[in-house]
Amino acid sequence: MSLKLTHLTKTFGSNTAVDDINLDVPKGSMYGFLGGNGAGKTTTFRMILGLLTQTTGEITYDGKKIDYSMTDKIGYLPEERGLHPKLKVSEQVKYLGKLKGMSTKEVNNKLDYWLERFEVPENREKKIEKLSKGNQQKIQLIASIIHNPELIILDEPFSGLDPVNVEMLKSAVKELNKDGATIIFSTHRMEHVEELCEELCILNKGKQIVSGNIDQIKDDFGQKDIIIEGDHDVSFIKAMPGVLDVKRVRNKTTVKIADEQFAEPIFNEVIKLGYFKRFQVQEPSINDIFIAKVGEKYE
Ligand SMILES: Nc1ncnc2c1ncn2[C@@H]1O[C@H](COP(=O)(O)OP(=O)(O)OP(=O)(O)O)[C@@H](O)[C@H]1O
Repeated sequence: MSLKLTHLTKTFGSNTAVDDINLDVPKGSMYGFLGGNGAGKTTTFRMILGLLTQTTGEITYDGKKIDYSMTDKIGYLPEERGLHPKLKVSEQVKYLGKLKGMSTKEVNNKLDYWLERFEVPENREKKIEKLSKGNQQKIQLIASIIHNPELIILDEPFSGLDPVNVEMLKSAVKELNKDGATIIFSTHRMEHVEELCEELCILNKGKQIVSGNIDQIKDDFGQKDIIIEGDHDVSFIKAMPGVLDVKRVRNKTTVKIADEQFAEPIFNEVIKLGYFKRFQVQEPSINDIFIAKVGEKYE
């Protein structure tokens, strides 16, 4: 069972923010929503959470429409961070935990665990407004997962953080996923998706460009890169079958081929020239796929 979006569309006046999205988010997966500003990520999340009503289409979880009886199963880190600045960290998290039916002891245990994990136990009794932006984000994440939700939706969880904190939050997200939660997160950054996810959906101007299992998407795409490192002139490759592009920077040549079957004839020609340090066939990047499908570079 899973989260399923079927022909999901949302219009605001004449603007179609989300345009006929169809997705299956498998249980236990780490699912990345990739897209630039205004791609429709937040609008999609708000519809999943019932904060916005879709114009058309359907959303189901475990085969049922999402309603308020399921809110305890869902955790949400909103894009507009919503902590109360005047409350202490412990008060804020306790309040939210209690709303979800947790005992004070349960909240305290989990809060202590995560504060230690994020290396900020000293912030427990500090007012939220006194914390740095990165440390507020950690508390916001703790607040959204305190009740052990099975579906966790994180809107731009890594934005605005320094590299050390990005790594810390990434590792927390990985841990939650390993412990069984289904995680959907949005990001502008391709490398976050490449690193963390098995599944992805690329949104561009409200449209779903590509979605599903990343290995499968890369397989289906067909195109591969061959990296050739060595001193010989390999410019003849340009004229070989299946070659889409050849780029050379110093002694490293990148050859884009339409399918892996074109790699072997190239290999056979190249080795006739003698010694090479490297001949390697690589999977396409998400960026290559985006360019091929949208016709322009991902920003
Ligand atoms: N309440 C609203 N009223 C009118 N238009 C809206 C509303 N919410 C979103 N939109 C429009 O819908 C489109 C998608 O916005 P959305 O916030 O979902 O994108 P996003 O992918 O989350 O982008 P960002 O990374 O900038 O947050 C944009 O054109 C936005 O202006």
